[in-house]
Amino acid sequence: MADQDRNRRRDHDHDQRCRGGGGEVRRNAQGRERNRGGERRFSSAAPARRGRTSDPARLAAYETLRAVSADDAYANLVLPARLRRHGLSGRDAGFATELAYGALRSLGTWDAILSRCIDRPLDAVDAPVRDALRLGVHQLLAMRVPAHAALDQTVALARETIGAGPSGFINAVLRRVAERSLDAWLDELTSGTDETTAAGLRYHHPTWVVRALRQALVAHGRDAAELTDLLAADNAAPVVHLLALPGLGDLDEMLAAGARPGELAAGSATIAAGDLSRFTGVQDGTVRIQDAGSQLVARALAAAPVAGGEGQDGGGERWLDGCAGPGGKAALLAALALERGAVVTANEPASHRADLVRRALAAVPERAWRITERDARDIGGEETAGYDRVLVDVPCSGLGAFRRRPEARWRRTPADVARLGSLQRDLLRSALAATRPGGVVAYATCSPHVAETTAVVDDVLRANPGVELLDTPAVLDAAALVPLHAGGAAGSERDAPGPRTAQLWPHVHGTDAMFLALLRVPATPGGPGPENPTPTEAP
Ligand SMILES: C[S@@+](CC[C@H](N)C(=O)[O-])C[C@H]1O[C@@H](n2cnc3c(N)ncnc32)[C@H](O)[C@@H]1O
Repeated sequence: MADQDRNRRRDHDHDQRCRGGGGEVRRNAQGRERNRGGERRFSSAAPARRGRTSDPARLAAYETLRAVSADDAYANLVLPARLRRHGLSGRDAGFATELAYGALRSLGTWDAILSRCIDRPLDAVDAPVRDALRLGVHQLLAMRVPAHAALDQTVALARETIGAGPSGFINAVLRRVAERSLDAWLDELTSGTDETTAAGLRYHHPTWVVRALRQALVAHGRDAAELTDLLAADNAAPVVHLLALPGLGDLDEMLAAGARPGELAAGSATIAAGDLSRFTGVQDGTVRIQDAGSQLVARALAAAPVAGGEGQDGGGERWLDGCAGPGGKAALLAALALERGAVVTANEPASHRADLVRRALAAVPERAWRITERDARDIGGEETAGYDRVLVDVPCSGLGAFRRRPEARWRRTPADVARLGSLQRDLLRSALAATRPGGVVAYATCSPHVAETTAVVDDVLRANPGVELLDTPAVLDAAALVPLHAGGAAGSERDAPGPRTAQLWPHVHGTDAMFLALLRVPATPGGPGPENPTPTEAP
């Protein structure tokens, strides 16, 4: 945007804030508007006579919702650009973020409420009007914005972006929404529904996801009663995790600026969200933003016990990251490989994502890595037994990373999980074939869904009886700074033999719900395994 335009926009924003464009916008320290008149007071002016210009924070949130619903955009990529375009920072940026992310996260519940306030199917309402209504509901029921401000500002927003036509409709619908509190709406919506549907409405998750997460908790050795904690954790803004690439970066400047040393992974820290590009380590790529769960997956593969091989302590080893884009784990693996005299092949078939891998690896000297752009399903055949350690962090539904992608839960469908299953199995099979006798494969997903985790591992193990499933929780614990109980609940239940796969959880570990299985190829060349299946191997 030209400077002139930007200045004009700023003047306009300032003007808005001083005069009030159909409702004065004054925010408290949390970015919420100050309640200057009772909670449920409405403007006495008819919608058509109220302000025509909207609050820029709401405009940024609205544009984000429109980009997500009209263009399938990712909110976490769109919103920062909109904040910049509207010159928003501080409390206004915080308000816009809470409004956009919150409305997207809660979409299913807000739509259910809106459906009760409209006498035709919500789908029949024009999409731009629907998005404006969603923002209105979020302000009314989840942000404690005074009702008159939520209504006036939503009407002003619609007038500016859509036109005057739907003002009366939006005003009438939001007045009906404002007649009840969130609790009263939830009681009405959940009355007579089953427990799963009710949990989905109360915690803003599709029913099929609630069912899948409950099943995943139990399958991974935890208590189904943890479900609501897990659903609530999905709705909390994630803490930002930093990683200093071992041997290359340090966290001193971040710690001096208030970051706290990470409790789970070596060389990590947590920091409040904000502009991290001010740190030189972030600028030069030696400090990276990476969820601690992802850090631990890479560290566990590097620490896993391989059998045989030539190098000492990893020296001379060949490592493969089969699905590397955008390069988060590849960067950590490359830094670890550099320290140990190993070399990582970071493979990513999508060329724009391979470019991201190249950027992620730029801070690591090139002798520790190379990049290829192949379909990893072919690598097992092309480079049979070519690697000591192989990571396949497979494409998955992302059910474990909902905290970061507010719209993702409403986009995913059970069909995605079914569709990905055969690709995930093929990638794991190819990874095993690419691994030398005694070498280790790490199969990882950012989803705890049973169909993408244990079912894939069980199927492939059944077809390769010589392959050993290592005690993954034990390896992960050894790679972490504290015991993780990633094979199940802490305490006495852990004394019983737990799962040999590991599952991290947002509500327990404060990480994404990463799944990890470490599989070791038989050490005896010619023994049973991916290269030499036994006669009992399933077809
Ligand atoms: C979950 S992401 C990997 C994340 C990455 N390991 C990281 O930590 O940044 C999965 C990646 O697999 C890639 N992919 C999809 N199909 C593939 C295939 N057939 N072979 C290899 N990679 C594939 C996707 O493009 C995507 O970049």
